[in-house]
Amino acid sequence: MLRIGITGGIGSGKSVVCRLFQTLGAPVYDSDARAKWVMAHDAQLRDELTAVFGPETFDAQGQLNRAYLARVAFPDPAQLARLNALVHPHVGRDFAQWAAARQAEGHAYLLKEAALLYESGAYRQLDRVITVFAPQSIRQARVLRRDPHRTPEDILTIIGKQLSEEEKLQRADHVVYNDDEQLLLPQVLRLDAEFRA
Ligand SMILES: CC(C)(COP(=O)(O)OP(=O)(O)OC[C@H]1O[C@@H](n2cnc3c(N)ncnc32)[C@H](O)[C@@H]1O)[C@@H](O)C(=O)NCCC(=O)NCCS
Ligand SMILES: Nc1ncnc2c1ncn2[C@@H]1O[C@H](COP(=O)(O)OP(=O)(O)OP(=O)(O)O)[C@@H](O)[C@H]1O
Repeated sequence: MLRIGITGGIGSGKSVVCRLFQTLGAPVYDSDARAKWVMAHDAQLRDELTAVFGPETFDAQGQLNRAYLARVAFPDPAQLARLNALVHPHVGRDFAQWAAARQAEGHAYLLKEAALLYESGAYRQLDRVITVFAPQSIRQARVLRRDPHRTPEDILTIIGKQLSEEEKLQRADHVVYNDDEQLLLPQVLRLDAEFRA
């Protein structure tokens, strides 16, 4: 079973591309969603996050206060590095367990979706990486539409914390262009056939 990573900058369209692979039967691990699940449910990690970022990290119902954490972590490299160092090892272990269960089901390949595959070192758990590419102006416009609470400055701050698109393109084994010019489905169908061959 091939383990394929799928990455791309904020708003590049990773989730949209993953939905297409999912409709073709591929299992998809959503690192963002799993990271948030683990942060809310792993007791030791919750304690560590509270110790580093303060009691505001979780609300009265025990839910992760995402807006607060985004506000304190994204603009501050030291705080973001601490958050990453706490969360990423959990996601790595969670993914390994999930992937083992998918392997037992006999899939030809699976996908791991993550904005930070290279930055977190997660690519080492994978056989190949797809980068989803879109120009920055399109990504910013998409995120402003999707996340009305984020300002253009917030988005630039996040972009500044991610590996450049040039480097991701250079390191990728495959590229999906989601630039409003090339159609997505034929690109996904081609890759799906290649991974099943
Ligand atoms: C800080 C948090 C709570 C903010 O949550 P919020 O719902 O506002 O944003 P969301 O998770 O949708 O992130 C928005 C986009 O920012 C980018 N992003 C997320 N985490 C990071 C990070 N650590 N470094 C750089 N970019 C990031 C991604 O492109 C992401 O899709 C959340 O991003 C988080 O917990 N991040 C740390 C865990 C992590 O690294 N997740 C990403 C892959 S494992
Ligand atoms: N080809 C497209 N045409 C129109 N809208 C698109 C296209 N691709 C993505 N979008 C929209 O742009 C937004 C960003 O896409 P998506 O959430 O898939 O990006 P992402 O790479 O997963 O982003 P993030 O890193 O922020 O999680 C979404 O609202 C999505 O519906």
